[in-house]
Amino acid sequence: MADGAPPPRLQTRPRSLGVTAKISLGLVGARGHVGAELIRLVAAHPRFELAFVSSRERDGQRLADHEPSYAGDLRYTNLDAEAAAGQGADALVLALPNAMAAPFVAQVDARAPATVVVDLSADYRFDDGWHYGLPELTRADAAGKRRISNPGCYATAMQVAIAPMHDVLAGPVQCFGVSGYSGAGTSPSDKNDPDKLRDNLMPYSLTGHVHEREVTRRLGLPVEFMPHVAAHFRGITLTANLHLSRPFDLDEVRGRYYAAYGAEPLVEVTGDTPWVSRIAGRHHAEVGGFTLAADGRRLVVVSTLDNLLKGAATQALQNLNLAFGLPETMGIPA
Ligand SMILES: NC(=O)C1=CN([C@@H]2O[C@H](COP(=O)(O)OP(=O)(O)OC[C@H]3O[C@@H](n4cnc5c(N)ncnc54)[C@H](OP(=O)(O)O)[C@@H]3O)[C@@H](O)[C@H]2O)C=CC1
Ligand SMILES: CC(=O)N[C@@H](CCC(=O)OP(=O)(O)O)C(=O)O
Repeated sequence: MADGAPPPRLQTRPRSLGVTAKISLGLVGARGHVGAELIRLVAAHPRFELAFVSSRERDGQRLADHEPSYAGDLRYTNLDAEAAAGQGADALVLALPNAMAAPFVAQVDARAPATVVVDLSADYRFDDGWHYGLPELTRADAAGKRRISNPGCYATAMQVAIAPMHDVLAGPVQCFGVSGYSGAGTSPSDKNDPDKLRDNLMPYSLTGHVHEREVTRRLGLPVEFMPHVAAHFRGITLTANLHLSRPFDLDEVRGRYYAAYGAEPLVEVTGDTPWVSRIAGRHHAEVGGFTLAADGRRLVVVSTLDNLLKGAATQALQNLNLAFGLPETMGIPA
């Protein structure tokens, strides 16, 4: 999918920001798992500052009482779309459940079109007018984009695993994914119920998951995705089965992954098979475990990432840094 240019009404330039001036961010969905990770990242960032954090449930409560990493006086506030767009923040980050972003985007378009919007949900990932921000694969198109859709967590892991072999695939890619239950958000469901997950692995959405459609669209080839949720809190293991158009040996496979990611600070190619227990709380993705079938024409690749970080908040921060012309990894811990 080509990243379309923003529509003409969005061409207004952001207000001029000095070299060291703070850049203000408003966050809607601030109570959630992803919102909380973003607050921690922004609290420690040298250039961004929180202008507001919106939550219905915590309206009026002190942010510092919930997020000790934040030292200021801000309180949660319950802002509707019009009020959020009217705050004059340089960027608006939407960390709401799916299907809720549109009113916020409409209000920003109408009232403050120069505001940078980063949406964490799936709502604009299929919209050619929005930039799809998976920087390791799309940063060449990032300059000047002010409507940015953050990829899905599994979708990031799948694309990291598949992209280096994209030109030699002979058919659909099968992906088996296992997520920690923080992936299911905070609204109670079987998928985030620790009692139901104990000693269990829960398959769900076994065809047609939004991330299956997302990756199929982004890579332009069919991906067959089978997600599961497990008893751990955070982190994804994604095992991809790639049918190849010619035989490969392992050196050539590894060479492709090192060529793609060797210089990437947030994607690590590993000799060993990545383990989810080693990625929880880390900001990068890992890819490795390269295993070829005897005929060299079937490759299995494993990627891991923390769904709340590289799968969501860290990637959003990469996208925000790029949108404001800052170094892409500014404020992202090693
Ligand atoms: N969890 C993950 O691993 C990942 C999540 N995402 C996406 O990021 C977004 C946020 O996910 P996550 O943090 O897990 O979700 P949570 O369920 O943890 O949080 C949702 C947030 O949205 C607010 N909210 C819920 N319903 C409404 C509503 N009707 N109107 C206004 N605000 C509402 C909640 O606060 P309050 O009720 O107080 O208003 C809360 O702050 C989702 O779109 C998700 O798909 C993307 C990648 C990974
Ligand atoms: C375990 C679990 O339920 N995971 C979520 C992850 C999706 C997500 O959060 O991403 P979106 O932004 O695309 O909704 C799911 O499969 O729906």
